[in-house]
Amino acid sequence: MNDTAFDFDRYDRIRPIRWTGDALELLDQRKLPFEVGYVRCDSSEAVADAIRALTVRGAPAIGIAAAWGLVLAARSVDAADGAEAAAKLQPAIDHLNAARPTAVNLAWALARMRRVLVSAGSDWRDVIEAEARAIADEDLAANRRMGALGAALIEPGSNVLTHCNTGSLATAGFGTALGVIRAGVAQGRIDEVFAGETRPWLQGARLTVWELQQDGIAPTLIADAAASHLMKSGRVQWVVVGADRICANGDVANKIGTYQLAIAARHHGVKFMVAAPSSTVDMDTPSGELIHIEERDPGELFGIGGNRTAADGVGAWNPVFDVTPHDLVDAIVTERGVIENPDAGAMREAFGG
Ligand SMILES: CSC[C@@H](O)[C@@H](O)C(=O)COP(=O)(O)O
Repeated sequence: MNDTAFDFDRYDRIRPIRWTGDALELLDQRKLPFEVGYVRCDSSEAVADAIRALTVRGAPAIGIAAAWGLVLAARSVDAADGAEAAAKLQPAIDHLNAARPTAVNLAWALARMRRVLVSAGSDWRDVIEAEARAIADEDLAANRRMGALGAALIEPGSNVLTHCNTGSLATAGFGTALGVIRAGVAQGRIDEVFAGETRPWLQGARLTVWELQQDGIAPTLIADAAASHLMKSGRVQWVVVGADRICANGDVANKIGTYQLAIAARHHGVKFMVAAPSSTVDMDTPSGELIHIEERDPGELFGIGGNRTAADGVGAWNPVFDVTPHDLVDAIVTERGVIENPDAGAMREAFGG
């Protein structure tokens, strides 16, 4: 697949993040698939709240939203140059950065914004606005490239299982793992797409299924608990997932449940692919046990769609990410290329450090 041969407009119409010039509009992912509407954010605090509440979610998307959040924060800052502005904007940077801990794209985007800001002159407002736009544009381009690279690994006639939502909704557009799947379907390599529900927030059932339907792709929804049974049946050849942070040794943090998919995949001879932009690679974190795993409100486990399903008074533990050790990963796909059987040496070769 190359960019001219692929009809991106047909397969890639959803945009979760819109910059209007004076506000940030976020497609409200708490309400999908039954309500398709945008929330308007006029301040960096509103953007941080939206990231925390999962109005906008997915590793690349929260980095992009935070970059625009900083542009909004800049509206109330008076500074002669970028260095002065950076000092005054530090509390906003810290506040945005604290919204979610696991996806490194958030810290990465804010660090990148800060870096250009400190060396900017009196035009620092234009500089950070251009940088936020560049972060979004580069993410879209990276996803399209990953789609081509990842799909090429999949034998024609394969079926795939994916987890969480890694599509346009989770990125600037096209998606990471879902971009690979979009490209694989378009090329006739993938026949059937299975999507796990992804409890408790149901990113798979609510978002991935809806998103694929927009493209005319008919996914098959499964309960998360059906994944091993599906693999044992021989009906899937690849598990394709995204990532929230990829460590220097190739360990991968992603949505809770990914680790058990990787274990089951290895047991059943199913291949396991991680697709993520290089902005998700964190060469400063040596291995997965050093990643801060976000734990969310246990209340997310007590019911579905506002209807209580668990008895009153029960306790719950709600970690929302897990770490897949690198030796369970067959391929990491970034826009820079494919790393097969990732480990510290292969990661160093690809990303330096
Ligand atoms: C391109 S998205 C990759 C990951 O961010 C995705 O798999 C995921 O785990 C998202 O988690 P979420 O809690 O919905 O933000």
